[in-house]
Amino acid sequence: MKVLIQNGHVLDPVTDRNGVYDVLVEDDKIVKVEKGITAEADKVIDAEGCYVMPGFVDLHVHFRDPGLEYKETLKTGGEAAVHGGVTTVCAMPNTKPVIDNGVKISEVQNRAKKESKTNVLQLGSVTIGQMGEDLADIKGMAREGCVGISEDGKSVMNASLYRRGMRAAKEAGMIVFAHCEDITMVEGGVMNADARAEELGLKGITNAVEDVIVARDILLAKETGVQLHLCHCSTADSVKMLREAKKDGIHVTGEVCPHHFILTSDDIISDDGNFKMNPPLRTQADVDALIEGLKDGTMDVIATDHAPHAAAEKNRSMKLASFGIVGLETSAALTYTELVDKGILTPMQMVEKMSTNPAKILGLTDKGSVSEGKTADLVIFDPRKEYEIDKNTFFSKGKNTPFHGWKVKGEVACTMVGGKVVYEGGQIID
Ligand SMILES: NC(=O)N[C@@H](CC(=O)O)C(=O)O
Ligand SMILES: [Zn+2]
Ligand SMILES: [Zn+2]
Repeated sequence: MKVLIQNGHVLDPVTDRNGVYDVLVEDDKIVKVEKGITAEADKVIDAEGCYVMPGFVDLHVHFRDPGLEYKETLKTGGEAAVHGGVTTVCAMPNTKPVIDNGVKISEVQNRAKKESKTNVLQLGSVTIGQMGEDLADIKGMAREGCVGISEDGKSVMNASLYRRGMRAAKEAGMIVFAHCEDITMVEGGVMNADARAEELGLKGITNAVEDVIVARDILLAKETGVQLHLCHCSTADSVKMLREAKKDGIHVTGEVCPHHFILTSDDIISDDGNFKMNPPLRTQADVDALIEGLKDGTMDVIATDHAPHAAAEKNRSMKLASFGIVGLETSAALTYTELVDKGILTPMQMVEKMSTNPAKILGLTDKGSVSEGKTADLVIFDPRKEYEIDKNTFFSKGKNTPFHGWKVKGEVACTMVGGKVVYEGGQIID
């Protein structure tokens, strides 16, 4: 099977290609990137006016499968992913049951191969059942191909136990994905601790709730030598500490989610559960620092923290709603609109943050690049399309987004996974 993508603007941080080329795909591989390819093909895609990028690699999603299928499944999450141009995801282990041993890792990964349109890398928990008491079977999970561990949803509060987890991860060649939140300091907070929270009569979460654990986890990474990835950074001091840690040669990377670099707590106009997520929306000073971090390379990755919940769990007061918002189907458009179109990041930097850097962090040498020999995970993105985000067009079961009705520029026109077109023009392709 040969697919020829013609006249698209190829963006490839690896070869530095940044211009109009044709891309020839044969079976699951990119075989040629050149101007004016004349080869016969089974399918020809006209990408004139569109960017051709390596498929996005999202280091942080929740597919809720097994056990919470009413929120999302491997199938619906996979459809949401490819609708958003995301061809590989890391799925967090806070499912029911929690993914904490090798058998559970292989069960999900095997099922995902059949049920999901996107590539799913299932992460494992740090402790059994995410209970924070005993280490999960870290070695056993690595043996089944698990690339990293995370207690996402909470932090391992016992630093000694976490340190042992990090040592085990280091030994197994795994990454630690850190959710940074000192649970003893949350004190019932549901949004950022600021004047807006007071106006809404809601309890606040201070920046230090995140920052003290970021500091601790960086120091533990320094001591253990493990590869640490900081999830959903939201504060100015997280950026500052990550910048310093990198200067010191500590193996640590950081991600930012679109909602954290776009919205502040002042955007919460009423007590609406769709604005509730962990960590919370912060202040303009934090947003500015996150954006500066994205620009100067401190923040390596844009990830979604796609966290689908049922309508009844979200359409209620922030006091009662579940934490988390969906992101897979809005992330590329929001990033393009808010960062690229406004001249903050170049289109190439968008590709670095959404594909090349996360692929590098995972050690996936066949992904994150539109160049000869790589796996044909590709996204064709039309930057001319202007529209309003409509949650009713989501393939995800989760409609919980604060961006419903937002005007954006840039639309995923086509997504290819392993050389197969899986999404095109509003349709999932079987
Ligand atoms: N981000 C969230 O607010 N919620 C996530 C957990 C997490 O990422 O910490 C979830 O699982 O719903
Ligand atoms: Zn988290
Ligand atoms: Zn998460």
